[in-house]
Amino acid sequence: MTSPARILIVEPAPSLSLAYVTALKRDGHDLTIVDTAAAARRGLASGGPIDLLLINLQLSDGGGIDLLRELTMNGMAPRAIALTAQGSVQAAVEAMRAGAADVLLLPVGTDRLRGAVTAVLAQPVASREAAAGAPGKGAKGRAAKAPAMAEPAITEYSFYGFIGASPPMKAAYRLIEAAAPSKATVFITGESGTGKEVCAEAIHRRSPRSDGPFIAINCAAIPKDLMESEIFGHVKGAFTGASTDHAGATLQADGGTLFLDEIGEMDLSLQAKLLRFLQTGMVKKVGSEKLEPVDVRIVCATNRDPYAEVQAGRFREDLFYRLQVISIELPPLRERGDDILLIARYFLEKYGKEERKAFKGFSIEAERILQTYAWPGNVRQLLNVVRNVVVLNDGDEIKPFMLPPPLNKPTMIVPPILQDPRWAAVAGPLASQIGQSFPSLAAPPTGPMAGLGIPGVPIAGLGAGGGSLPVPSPPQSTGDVWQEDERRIRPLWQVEEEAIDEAIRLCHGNITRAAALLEINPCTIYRRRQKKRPG
Ligand SMILES: Nc1ncnc2c1ncn2[C@@H]1O[C@H](COP(=O)(O)OP(=O)(O)OP(=O)(O)O)[C@@H](O)[C@H]1O
Repeated sequence: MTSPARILIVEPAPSLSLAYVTALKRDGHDLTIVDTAAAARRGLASGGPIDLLLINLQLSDGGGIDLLRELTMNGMAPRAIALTAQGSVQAAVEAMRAGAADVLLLPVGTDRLRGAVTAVLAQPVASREAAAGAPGKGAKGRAAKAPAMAEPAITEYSFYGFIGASPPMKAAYRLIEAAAPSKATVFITGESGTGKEVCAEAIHRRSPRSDGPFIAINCAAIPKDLMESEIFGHVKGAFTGASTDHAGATLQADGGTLFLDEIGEMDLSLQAKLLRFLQTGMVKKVGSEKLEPVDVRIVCATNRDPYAEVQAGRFREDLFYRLQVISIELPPLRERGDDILLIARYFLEKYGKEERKAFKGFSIEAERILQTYAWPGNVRQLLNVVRNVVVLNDGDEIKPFMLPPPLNKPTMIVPPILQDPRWAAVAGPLASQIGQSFPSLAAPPTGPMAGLGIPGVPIAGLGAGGGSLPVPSPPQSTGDVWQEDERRIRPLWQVEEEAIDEAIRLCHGNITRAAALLEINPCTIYRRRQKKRPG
């Protein structure tokens, strides 16, 4: 329970201000309500600073973000919560950058509003320098952490431990940059091996807390009955085997960042304790009644679908919304285009040096395999493949036969049939059938016939000797129907659009697979679909 505070509410809708008042009056706060930015400035000029600003960003006289920035940065409203009906990450990030400690999506429930107000009022007021993202010493004056990499933090192709310059990764870097200066919690999602821990560390290293500790806890790796003590600590004698006091990850991360990986593995009772900690900023060790204040930024991650986990009742909804103030979704490696080769080449050089091997690069065929494989294990799998190849082989150039299974197995020969919509109806069902039995279908066409579009092209992987795809002859011109023939010629862009749409349909919406069969980069499909979108 926090002590009553002076709260200025800037809300243009009378029904919403009434709802806030009803919710917050219960805690005895002193509330002032205005409905425009101009009225907020006037009120503060005559009444002096307040403890908390509760501001709807959609104001009738505009400038909700500007007002937020102005009042938080000049100390008139040292803490702020923004309310917005616009549920985009962009809006949340913008509000955080302008100084909001939390962003609530409208409509907001009474408990959620009261919880957020209590939590924000319990937070120490950030210094102006920290809010502005200036580098400085950690809150506890800890020794500076040695940088994790010797290389510069940002180059054209890398960003704080990430290698990659593809559009989806650049979008992730922008989000990290925007989120880093704030103390807001960050929720990272992405398949296993996409770099969620790299992302958490990048947020820490880019933040004003970078001199403080970065503590990572993998909730999946800790036995359930020890998890509470690992996160919140314990006192001597709290349970059998607790022979000394233990600080726990939260206290160890004081002044820095606590990364909770695989947060979905936490059981529901511990989730409730984590929520209480996030709301109060106070830690209670196992076996102790004492509440200890800590200053920690929480970043968490999961490779499960958090919405499905909430739906299934395995993840508390209130905790999820409290944690995902800012969410970052890391794309799977197969959607990062040329990043695959950038990462492969970078690690080939690194591992080559470590293993004293002379490799200079990959052959064109090997690169094509790397680029079209589906990478279910993402960057982690790519790193393992490169390490495997370097350790087990010698030479100048990595060739396809050096790659470990399943990359060294030609799973099929793909005729360019899907590129012609007249033939796609024949090729499609067979291709998708092969795709189902060979998930690593994304292997590129190989062999002498590949890419020639010859009727009866052999399909490897369909039993001994391969199968044979009967292909109808293309329409013939008879010479006396020039006009008729010309009418059948359609613009190339249209043929391509249709081929892409058809391939996506036949691949049941799997763009990566469609791109592999079309022998184009998935980014090309995304770009063209973006262009097609109205507006
Ligand atoms: N873009 C990248 N560039 C270079 N290395 C990367 C990149 N992404 C990930 N890695 C490396 O790949 C490995 C896996 O990354 P990380 O552990 O961060 O993945 P994760 O998403 O947290 O996986 P999991 O869900 O299984 O915990 C690490 O060795 C990491 O350093």
